[in-house]
Amino acid sequence: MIGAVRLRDLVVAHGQRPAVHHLSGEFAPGSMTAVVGPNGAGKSSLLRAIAGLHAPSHGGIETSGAIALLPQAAAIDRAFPISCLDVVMLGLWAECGAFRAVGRAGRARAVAALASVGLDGFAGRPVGSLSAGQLQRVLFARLLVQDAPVILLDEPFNAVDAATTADLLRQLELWHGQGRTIVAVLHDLDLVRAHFPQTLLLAREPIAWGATADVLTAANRLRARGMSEGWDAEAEACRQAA
Ligand SMILES: Nc1ncnc2c1ncn2[C@@H]1O[C@H](COP(=O)(O)OP(=O)(O)OP(=O)(O)O)[C@@H](O)[C@H]1O
Repeated sequence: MIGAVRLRDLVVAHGQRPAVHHLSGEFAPGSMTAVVGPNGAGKSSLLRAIAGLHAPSHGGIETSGAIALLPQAAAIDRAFPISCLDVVMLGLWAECGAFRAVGRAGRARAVAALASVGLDGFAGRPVGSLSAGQLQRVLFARLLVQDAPVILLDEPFNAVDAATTADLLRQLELWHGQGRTIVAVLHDLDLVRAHFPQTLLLAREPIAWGATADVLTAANRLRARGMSEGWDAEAEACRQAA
């Protein structure tokens, strides 16, 4: 079914060290899920694996339909001399191919996407001149033109002020209302409780996955913290995955 993401005994490792350890479950089509957990819990590694940027070392990921990823802001090179419009048009890559120019219609879609995230008139601005919130709006405009049934977001509200967060959350809820599958890595648990019906609590291993109120209990959070501290930087290779 379009928009489903199924994980089967998934292990994602960097070298021999597992970042995500034996995770099974499904992001159902049209679901809106927060992925939470301590630093180093494997959240970014999970999103990158689902997006096809990092091959699993064990188990599998089944997806149906295109996947769009909003990477962590820290992973973006803002010194690269590229305009806001160019960044948004990169979202048309899958549609247009690497070596074909984006046509007039694609360009118009990119300009309209910038306007709909509140950046009318920003098309020619170099991304290096943007505030953190404006850059995040540009990246949301890129997600808009990608028009994917599955949208993955890695800390989308990091270093973003309250007004921008509210605007971007509205966009997420619009996508959710359109039946897209949303998976977002987040640290603000109040925001998760208020806006995300489903939560996956990860500490390399899954602690809990289901309705947000059932997952974000004090006991589960304590367990996640304990497990994360137990898995220090010298974590052993995963023998089961070998
Ligand atoms: N490219 C890499 N090479 C080697 N190790 C990596 C790499 N990326 C992540 N790791 C390690 O994998 C583990 C999980 O990292 P990951 O970034 O997935 O966690 P996270 O939950 O997203 O953390 P944070 O909340 O701090 O962003 C960490 O121990 C990290 O050091």
